[in-house]
Formats: sequence, C-alpha cells, structure tokens
Amino acid sequence: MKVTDITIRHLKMHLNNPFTTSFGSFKDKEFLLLQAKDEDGTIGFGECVAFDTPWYTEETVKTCWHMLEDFLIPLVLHKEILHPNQISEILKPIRKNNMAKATIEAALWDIYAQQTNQSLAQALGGTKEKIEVGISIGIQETIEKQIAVVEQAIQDGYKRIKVKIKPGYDIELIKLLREHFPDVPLMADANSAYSLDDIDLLKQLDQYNLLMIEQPLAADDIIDHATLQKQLKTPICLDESITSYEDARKAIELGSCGVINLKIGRVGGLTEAKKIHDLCESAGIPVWCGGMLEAGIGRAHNIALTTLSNFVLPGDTAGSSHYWEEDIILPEVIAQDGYIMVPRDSGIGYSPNFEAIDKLTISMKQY
Ligand SMILES: O=C(O)CCC(=O)c1ccccc1C(=O)O
Ligand SMILES: [Mg+2]
Repeated sequence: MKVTDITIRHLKMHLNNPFTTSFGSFKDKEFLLLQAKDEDGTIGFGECVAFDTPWYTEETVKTCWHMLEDFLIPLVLHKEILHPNQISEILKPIRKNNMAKATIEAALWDIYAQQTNQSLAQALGGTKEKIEVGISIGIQETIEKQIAVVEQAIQDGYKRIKVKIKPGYDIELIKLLREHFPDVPLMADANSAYSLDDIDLLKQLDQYNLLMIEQPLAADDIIDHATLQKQLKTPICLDESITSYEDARKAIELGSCGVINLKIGRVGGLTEAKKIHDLCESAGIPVWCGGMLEAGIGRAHNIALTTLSNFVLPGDTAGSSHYWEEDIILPEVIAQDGYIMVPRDSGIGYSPNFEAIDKLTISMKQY
C-alpha cells in the first residue's frame, strides 16, 4: 500500500456519564480521528486515545497532532508499505509518543485488512466470534450512588466490574461492595494513586477476593510493584507501567504483575500490542483489553485485538450507549448479556457515521 492522503479531525464528544478517577473528572472527550487513503482508494481510520490533559500519560490531543503533522505523517505518506507490521519500524526514529504512533498505524491496519479482504480481527490472527465485556465505573458522588451504579452494571450483564479507588476512597468502598455483591468478579483500579508507604492499606485489600488490583503504584514503576506483588496474593495488573514489549518482558521477569491490561495506544500500536500478547501467552500471564473512553473507531480496534487467544479476561470495552448519546460508527457497538459480537466485514467492520462526525468536528486538516 501507498498512502496518498491523510485527514485529521479534532472531535469533541459529550459523555453520557462524567468519568471520575483518582486524578479528576471528565464530562467530555476530545480526541483526534485520522483518515488515511491508499492510492487504490481504500480508506482506513484510526482514533487517537490521548486526552486533552496529560493526566493518564504525558500525551495530549495537541502533542499528538504536533507529532503526527510534523514527524509521523511525513514518514508514512507516499511510502510503499508491504505490511502494517513494518510501521512501528518506520516510526522508530521518533521516540515514545505512542498514542500518536498508534493512531496512524491503526488506519493502515484497517486499510490492509480491507485490501486482503479480511476482518481486522482475522488480519491480526484473532479467532473469537464474540468477546466478553466488563465495565469500568468511575468514582461516584456518594457511596449510595456508587452501589446503585454497580448494581445496574451487574443487572446489565457485564462479566466483570471494575471500580476506581483513591486514597480515602478504597477499603471502605471495597468492603461495602463485597457486602452487597459477595460473588461478583470485582477489581479496583488506582491509576497510580499510592506508593509503598501505603503497603499496609494495600495489603488489607487482599481479604476481599478481588480479581486483581490495577496500577496501584507509580505510572513508570515496575520495581516497587514487584515488592508489593510479593506481599499480596491478589494479582497486580499493570496498565500505565507497560508502554512496550520491553516493559512487559522486564515486568514479567521481575514478578511485578500477574496480569497485564493491554491498550493499543499506550504501547504504540496493534503490532506492539500483539507482540506483548504473544509474550504474555507464553509466560502464562493473562491479558485483557483496557479502554480509553473511545468512540466507535477506537472501540472497533479494541474489539478486533480482543479476539486474540490470550485475552482470557473480560475487557473494559463496553457498548457505545454506555458512553455516548450517538456514536461515530454504524452500526454502534452493542454489548448484550456481557458479550459483543465481532463483526465479520472486512476492515474494522463498522462504517464511519460521517453525519455524526461532521457535527462533532471542531477543526480538521488535510495532508
Ligand atoms: O471505559 C473505558 O474506556 C475505560 C475506563 C478506564 O478505566 C480508563 C479511562 C481512561 C483512562 C484510563 C483508564 C484506565 O483504565 O485506567
Ligand atoms: Mg487503568
């Protein structure tokens, strides 16, 4: 393939429910949508998962646009590319900026899948026809509301419930949730809100039979997590700390985690995500697909990745209607009884809803 045109759109979408973590609250999601056109006319899409502030990683909507415009697009445009797994090599001269890189790589995987007449899931080597769906529930204003939201999610059929915790909103919350829902597959995500100084508190979480505790310690740490994991029977799941195959290899070697949350954007693309998946599979480390409050295009890529065999735990990829009044794809992603059916059509298997996209676009530029 040879990409001749790229369009970047900056969109702003209103979330049905504000999403609150240990770092703050979101009412809207701003993100970039990249459209790439091959010389044969095939069009592929990639959604950039960076937020408008650098709370989760250092990347933002603006840094991604800068990286794409000034460095990444020039490396890809008009270049003969045989297979999308070459793209991470082509982008290697640029350090980090994984979410920006993943955006362009995603669009080229979509094009490649269409040109080879297979679904993105098939192109990646995935085999599942449906995927299991969990849900990530943000911090609520009151504990009563928190319990009600968890109860609703269980009734909706989600296969695993994740709640966000932060200092002062942790043990009591988990204890209460366990009293109300003793057998539900439950986990907690701290988004790096603790340090080893909190080890006594973190050890108390061990008694609640959680599936895992996600990213309790610093976003760039794998050493302290290894120390903590040795003192916990609950598996630690790393999210922020795993930004590459090398990070995953070292974390596994050190015993820093028992599970890895894979996010395409955080690790720089589908090719790297697949490599980490394969490594984890051979090391006996289960993985699941995390979420970044994606709109439909990003969600479609997550669904395709989740069809790989070692995605043995339900992911955070809930249905479109959990997030949006109207999504940017047709059909929308539907989660029913805790499952999403994997589309069979070629490419990402959903069509962009240009009417919705146009309404939500703040600015756009062509390259
Ligand atoms: O529903 C989703 O898309 C995932 C929600 C979530 O937990 C999350 C959302 C934004 C950024 C980071 C995280 C996280 O997994 O830490
Ligand atoms: Mg997380």
